[in-house]
Amino acid sequence: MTMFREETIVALGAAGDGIVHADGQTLFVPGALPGETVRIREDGILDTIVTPSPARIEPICSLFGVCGGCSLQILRTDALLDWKMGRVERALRDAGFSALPLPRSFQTAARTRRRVDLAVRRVADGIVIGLHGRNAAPVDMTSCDVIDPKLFALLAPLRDVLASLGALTGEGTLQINLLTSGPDILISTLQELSSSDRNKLANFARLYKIPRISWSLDGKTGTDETVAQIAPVQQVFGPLTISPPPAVFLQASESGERAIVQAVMSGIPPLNRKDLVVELYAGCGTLTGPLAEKAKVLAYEGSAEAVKALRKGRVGLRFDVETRDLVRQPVLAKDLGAARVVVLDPPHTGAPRQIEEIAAAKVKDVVYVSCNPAALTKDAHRLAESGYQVAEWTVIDQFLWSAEVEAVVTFTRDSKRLKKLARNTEGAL
Ligand SMILES: C[S@@+](CC[C@H](N)C(=O)[O-])C[C@H]1O[C@@H](n2cnc3c(N)ncnc32)[C@H](O)[C@@H]1O
Repeated sequence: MTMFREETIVALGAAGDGIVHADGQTLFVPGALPGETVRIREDGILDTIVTPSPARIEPICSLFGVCGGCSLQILRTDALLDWKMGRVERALRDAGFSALPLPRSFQTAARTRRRVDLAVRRVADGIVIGLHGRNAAPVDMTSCDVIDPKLFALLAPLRDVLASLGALTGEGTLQINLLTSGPDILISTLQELSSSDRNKLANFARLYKIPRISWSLDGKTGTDETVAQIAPVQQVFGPLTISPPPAVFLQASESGERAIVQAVMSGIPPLNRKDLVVELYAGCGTLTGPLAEKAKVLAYEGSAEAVKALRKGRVGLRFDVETRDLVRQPVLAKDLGAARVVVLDPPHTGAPRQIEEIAAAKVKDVVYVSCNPAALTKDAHRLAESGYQVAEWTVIDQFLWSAEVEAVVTFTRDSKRLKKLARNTEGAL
């Protein structure tokens, strides 16, 4: 017999699940919100909401709870942003920063996501395209309030063309980046494409005006090949125009990208054209172009393909870029010493080895773009130990209705800036 119990949700965990503390145990309850009294099964599965939170709303998507995305669509978006801001604040406090200036924040609108990574599956009556499930088969994305309508409109014709491919025998993947030049599609299948498959994809590109369709075998990196290219593939980052490789890292939405760039540019101190900015984890140049308008930039990035694209696009801009694995071979303190400011935008794992070198170099200002509060805490702790203070912080919610949160934090050890900060933070958080 299933046993139930009534509990109160005390907080949301990092994955967006409600937290219950009971009998010395912590349970994570998906679908429950802080302050709610809920009836749950012994294993934490939600049965009934007894007292709903005032911040609870009806999810707008017809696939809510089924497709695996947008688990926080039950929370008012202002409350969602407050929760995300609280997570970043906690990350900074846990790192050792007790005085924080007031934050800025930005939240994207619905239907603005320009980058999707989807699972594809052949089923008896056609093709399913949906999110990669946590141990579950993808659910067909017949509705979506997150992705850009231009991307959503492509899914129906993509189902048809994918169904016609001999190479798609079981499962595959589909990555689409909505670039300045239009959708850039990378399809991966378990089998090699036949010449008939290639023709079908080329016709699809012409019919739907897709500048480029690429393909890879079984998602293996380095096996991408262009199957169809009907127009130049371009992405504009401020003054920089590049031709990126398929499925390159791109900020999730254009407005999110703008908010991140704006926060980074606000964080850097006044620079003259002789100053050096060292940029780490540069990707294809989201920040490099805008930074190169202010000073000379030396950028590092692990993906050789991204670096190639960035180099090709640097016409008239003052930056150099080097391919470097910053975990295995971080840029050393002695080479960072000449930088007026270091800007870093590491992946989810943060920058554990690189941050040691930054802290040791004692660069005056460090602008850190984070996509993971836990990694931010660890890296920021190292900067706190080294005498930095938080000069500015901006929280960016560009993954609406998910638990993901990004932040741009400016750390400083510049005495003039610290003095100004001391005056401005009186009465702040
Ligand atoms: C969050 S993205 C940021 C990219 C860029 N700043 C942007 O906004 O588009 C992180 C970047 O770090 C790169 N990266 C991941 N691991 C790396 C490593 N070990 N060494 C150097 N770069 C790495 C990825 O290729 C990716 O371009």
